Amino acid sequence: MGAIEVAELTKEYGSVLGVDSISFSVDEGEVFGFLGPNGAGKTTTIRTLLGLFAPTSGGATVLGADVRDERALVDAKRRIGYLPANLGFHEEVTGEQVLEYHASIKGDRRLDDLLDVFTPPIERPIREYSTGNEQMLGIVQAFMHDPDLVIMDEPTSGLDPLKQERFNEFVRCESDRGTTIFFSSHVLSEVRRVCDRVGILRDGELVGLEDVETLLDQGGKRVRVQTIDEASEALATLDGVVDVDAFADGLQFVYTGDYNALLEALASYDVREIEISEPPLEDVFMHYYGPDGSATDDPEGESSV
Ligand SMILES: Nc1ncnc2c1ncn2[C@@H]1O[C@H](COP(=O)(O)OP(=O)(O)OP(=O)(O)O)[C@@H](O)[C@H]1O
Repeated sequence: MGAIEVAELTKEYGSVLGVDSISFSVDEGEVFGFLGPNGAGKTTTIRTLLGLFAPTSGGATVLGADVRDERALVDAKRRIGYLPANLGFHEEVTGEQVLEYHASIKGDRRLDDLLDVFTPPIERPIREYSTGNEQMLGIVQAFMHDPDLVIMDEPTSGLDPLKQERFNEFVRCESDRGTTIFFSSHVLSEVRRVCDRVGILRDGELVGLEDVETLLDQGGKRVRVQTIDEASEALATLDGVVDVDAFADGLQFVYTGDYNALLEALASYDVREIEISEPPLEDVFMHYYGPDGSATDDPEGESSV
């Protein structure tokens, strides 16, 4: 059984659909990214996994505990860390007091180590904290009892790029220690570096469930060629060439076809310079979300769950 199992989970808020019959599982030790635009249903899923919302239908287990079974969930939560989207710390208490409170409930097996990595000013009251400091305190409290599973809602929001990088490294190390990590994100580039797999949510539906490498493969390669006009025109019509941008001495496009065909086409022209790179994940995700956020469904026909 996976660390998280979600089966046809639906959550309705009156007439508003939060998530619609989503199913996926997260393996033990896996780093799983849960992606989607605003209002896609990420927080709804996370809060349901923690028993904070009851599913309307379908269900889920975390570390084997049914999220509808309060007693089983309380036991499982001793081995789960949670970073909510809104931390809600009291303004008047110090970071140290926040951590003491959490330690009294769930223990503090590795607090000192964590405070070496993340460095919130724990002697100061929360009202003096920057957003990033508050987020670091939240991350420390989520990991301080050395949980087997950590669920985080937008963990890098508010962190500066250096802290984000530190967080990414930390997550990879945690995964190497066997901790399962599930987190939601808008920061697509961090997913590439950190996650083993991603679920892509849109309008409450899971529209993609992929390992990151597959996701990038499906996105093709970005090719930038400097060559004569005639070649540019011919290349633009080659099978597998999409998103073409012409510029003065060549063109840039995304190539999703057979590499031999591209090389053959290029070989007959005078190529002055060529650059082949991974397209930005944002472009890859456009295949799922669509340019206006109202995505196309599974364009490759092979990514649905
Ligand atoms: N308490 C609530 N009452 C009514 N509707 C809600 C409630 N919470 C969420 N929703 C709706 O459910 C849908 C999913 O919202 P959710 O907060 O889960 O999305 P999200 O992916 O976490 O978005 P964001 O990235 O903006 O945090 C949205 O349409 C939202 O308006």
